[in-house]
This record gives sequence, structure tokens and C-alpha cells, in this order.
Amino acid sequence: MSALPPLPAPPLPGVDDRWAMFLDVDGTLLDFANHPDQVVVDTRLRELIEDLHAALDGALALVSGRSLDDLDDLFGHPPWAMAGLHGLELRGADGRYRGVHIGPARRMRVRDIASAIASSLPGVMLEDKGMAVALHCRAAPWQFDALRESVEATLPALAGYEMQPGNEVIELKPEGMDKGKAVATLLTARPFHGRQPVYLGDDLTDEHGFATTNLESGLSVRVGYREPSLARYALPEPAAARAWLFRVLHALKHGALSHAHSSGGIA
Ligand SMILES: O=P(O)(O)OC[C@H]1O[C@H](O[C@H]2O[C@H](CO)[C@@H](O)[C@H](O)[C@H]2O)[C@H](O)[C@@H](O)[C@@H]1O
Repeated sequence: MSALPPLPAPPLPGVDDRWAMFLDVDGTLLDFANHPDQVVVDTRLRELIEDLHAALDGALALVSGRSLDDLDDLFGHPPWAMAGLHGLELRGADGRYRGVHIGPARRMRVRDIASAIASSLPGVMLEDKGMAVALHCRAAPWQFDALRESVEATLPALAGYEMQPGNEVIELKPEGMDKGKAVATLLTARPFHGRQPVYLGDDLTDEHGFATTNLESGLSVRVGYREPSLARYALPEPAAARAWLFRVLHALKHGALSHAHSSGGIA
């Protein structure tokens, strides 16, 4: 099988461009860690996003599989728009929340089923995210196929839930929402409306975001290598994504940096 041609690096914004940025978190802004609680959001990254948010007049959102509470804790309760749990939780730029509601009995049932799966597969770890759960196998990647099969087998008993595979993880989440729908929803309102979407993501769940972005004539940027992908641009790793965002900020504030001056970002 022949390899696909490499994707180009994304361009920087021109003077007339009005971008709206949608940023995935794990594997895009943040380097992967062995456990979800071990990721590092350093001050430079926090300030970079803060400055981008200001330079884009608020048209910046985090789009993540993590819950909004988790994102708020990680990033210090910022005023940015956010889509949590793959869009099941959505907070607009105006701070208004809209989200799916799943009652405590159904949450408990999903958690119990997921907990039984984790107990049956050594090395698999359960992350309880409220209405969704993640079963992680980063500590035991050889369990991925068995994990996927176990989760798949539970679906007939979990009406209204679907399986979402990701990076060393299989999630169980309520159906009906994905990151692409979250981006489309955010784009209907100020300050996103009328701007060109620019979406950065690394994982399968980000393909929905890429699809919406492409439909809106935006820039879909895959971080890391994964094929097939709908992305039209690529950056090799989170450090390169952070360095590129640093150059975007400079371009928004002062015009584009030359490549020679751009390599010392905040990777
Ligand atoms: O949509 P994202 O922001 O990329 O979130 C996707 C999932 O990220 C987290 O799991 C992933 O990152 C962990 C920390 O680096 C890593 O240990 C794990 O293997 C990855 O799958 C998070 O824990 C999940 O809830 C998110 O859905």
C-alpha cells in the first residue's frame, strides 16, 4: 500500500483574514501523559491561548472529550467558549451553557457496566466523566481490541449510548453530538459567526471537526500522524502546534513572522 503524500503545514493569517479558532486539547495543545490527571498546562500555554482569544475578539474555543469542569480546572476557569464531552456540554462565548442531560440512574448504569469491563481487563482504567465514561488502555495497549469488543458487546443494553474510540481509549457517550456539531453550533453565534473556522485536532473524534471546518471553507489541521484523515494541513506533534499558534498570535498582532524567526516559539 503506498503512503499518502504528506500534508502541508497550515498558513498564517493574512491581514484580511478573520479566523475563528477551535482547539482540541489532549494530543493537540497538550502532550500525552500516562494518566489524564498528569497532563501539564504551563503558564506560557495558558497565556498564549489567553492572548489568542483576545486577538481573535473572543472567537476561540476549546473542543475536547474532557468535561467542562475538567477543562476549567486544567486551564484555570478561563472565559473562553468550550465544548466538553465531545460537544455534549457546550458553553458559548457569552457564557451560556447548553448541554445534554442524562439522569443519575442511567449514569450509574453506564458507570457500573464500564467498571465491570475495566475489572475484567488488567491494565484498563476507568475515567468517570459524568454522563460519559472513558476506558483507558495506555498502560496496556495490547488490550485495545479486547476492550473494543467488550464495549461493543454492551451497546445493545445501553440504548441511546454509542462507542467512541480514541487514542488508547474507548469511550461510551450519549448519542447525538460530536465535535463537528459543536463547531457548527458555535459558528452560528457571535463572535464566531461570519469568521473562517480553523480547527486543530489529533484524534478520530476530531474528524467530525475537520468535516465541519472543510464544509465552511476553513483550515483543518491534523496534529500528529493518523490516516485516513479529512484534514488538509498537518503539524507533526503538540510542540509544533504550540509553536505554530505562537506564530499565529504574532501574525494577528504584528503581521507574519519570517520562518527564520519563528522557530523559537513556546514548544
Ligand atoms: O478531545 P481531547 O481533548 O483530545 O480529549 C480526548 C481524551 O483525552 C484524555 O485522554 C487522552 O489523554 C490522556 C492524557 O494525556 C491519556 O492518558 C489518554 O490515553 C488519552 O486518551 C481524557 O482523559 C479523555 O477523557 C478525553 O476524552
